[in-house]
Amino acid sequence: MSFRIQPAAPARPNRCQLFGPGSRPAIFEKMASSAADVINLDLEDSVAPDDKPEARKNIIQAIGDIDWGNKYLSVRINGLDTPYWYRDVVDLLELAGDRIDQIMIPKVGCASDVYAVDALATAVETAKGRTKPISFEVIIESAAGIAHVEEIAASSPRLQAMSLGAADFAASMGMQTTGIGGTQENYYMAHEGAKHWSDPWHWAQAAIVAACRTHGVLPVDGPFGDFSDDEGFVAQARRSATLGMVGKWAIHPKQIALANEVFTPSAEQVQEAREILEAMEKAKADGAGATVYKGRLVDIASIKQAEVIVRQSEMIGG
Ligand SMILES: CC(C)(COP(=O)(O)OP(=O)(O)OC[C@H]1O[C@@H](n2cnc3c(N)ncnc32)[C@H](O)[C@@H]1OP(=O)(O)O)[C@@H](O)C(=O)NCCC(=O)NCCSC(=O)C[C@H](O)C(=O)O
Ligand SMILES: [Mg+2]
Repeated sequence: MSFRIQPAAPARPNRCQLFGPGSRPAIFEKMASSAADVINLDLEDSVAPDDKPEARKNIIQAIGDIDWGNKYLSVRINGLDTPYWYRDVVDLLELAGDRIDQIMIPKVGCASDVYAVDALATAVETAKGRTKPISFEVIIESAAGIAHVEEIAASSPRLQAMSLGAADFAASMGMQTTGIGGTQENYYMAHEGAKHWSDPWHWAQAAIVAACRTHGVLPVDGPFGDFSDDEGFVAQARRSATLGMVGKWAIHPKQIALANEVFTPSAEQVQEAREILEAMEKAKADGAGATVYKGRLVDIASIKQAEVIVRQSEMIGG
């Protein structure tokens, strides 16, 4: 272990982030009564430019009026390259009351983007005497974002989560696809006449997980566009969970249960983790640093691996 101890990420469930356009208030109650851990009301790309002011009003009213239960409530503001973002921040913090938990900043390309929003949020909070500091989440969805991912992860104590936004990311990288996440038909290796598909999102996800874990931020997988393809969604989510991500976006309600299932450790996984911890307790009592569990080596590192699964389970009440 480095002399610098790895900071813990926020201890709250973030298995599914459900999105809905701010210009579609009819679905807000349905979002609130869903099984998603996090709600993302959107002011950015799902809202047409002419509808931005109305969407802002809808969201501000709904934050106060709707019972959001114990959901973590986040609003995606517009990008810093638009004329909308400052009004989003000012109005949300001046008018929306205390129920809002988080602002999502899209298309972050460098730490200064977060700094700018932090400075504005801090000024409004101070002027208005807000006692609950707003937290931030960011989307990595550009070449610049992934190139600067570590400085972004370290950019602000407000930062709690970071997502990969596959659609804008693909466009920014010049990737030859219109798919949002998932298997890409042309990303394969050929061997002895057979195609073996690979995962073009993997390297960016791994970079995000490493940056987040270094700085105590939750790494999250973003949207999967084809909401008719449950199998594809689950496969992508399982890869993300295996890499260390804690959850995934849902852009349609049918994706919520899928995400919750993948990012909740199964009873078998939890039992095995607990058995490994017990085996290592016994090894420790016997003066050993390693032992055999189900025919395989477990050692002190296995304790930490098992603890990840037990902690995830305990956090969601398992
Ligand atoms: C994708 C949708 C436009 C589909 O909406 P709709 O046609 O209404 O779907 P259904 O008829 O299948 O809906 C069935 C019922 O579910 C309700 N519904 C629909 N969507 C939601 C929702 N998001 N939350 C809660 N409830 C929802 C319908 O009202 C129906 O209810 P009922 O009639 O009572 O049965 C729509 O799902 C949608 O707008 N999704 C969110 C789109 C969005 O927010 N996109 C932004 C995030 S993705 C992104 O930005 C890309 C990223 O930045 C990147 O770069 O990668
Ligand atoms: Mg985007």
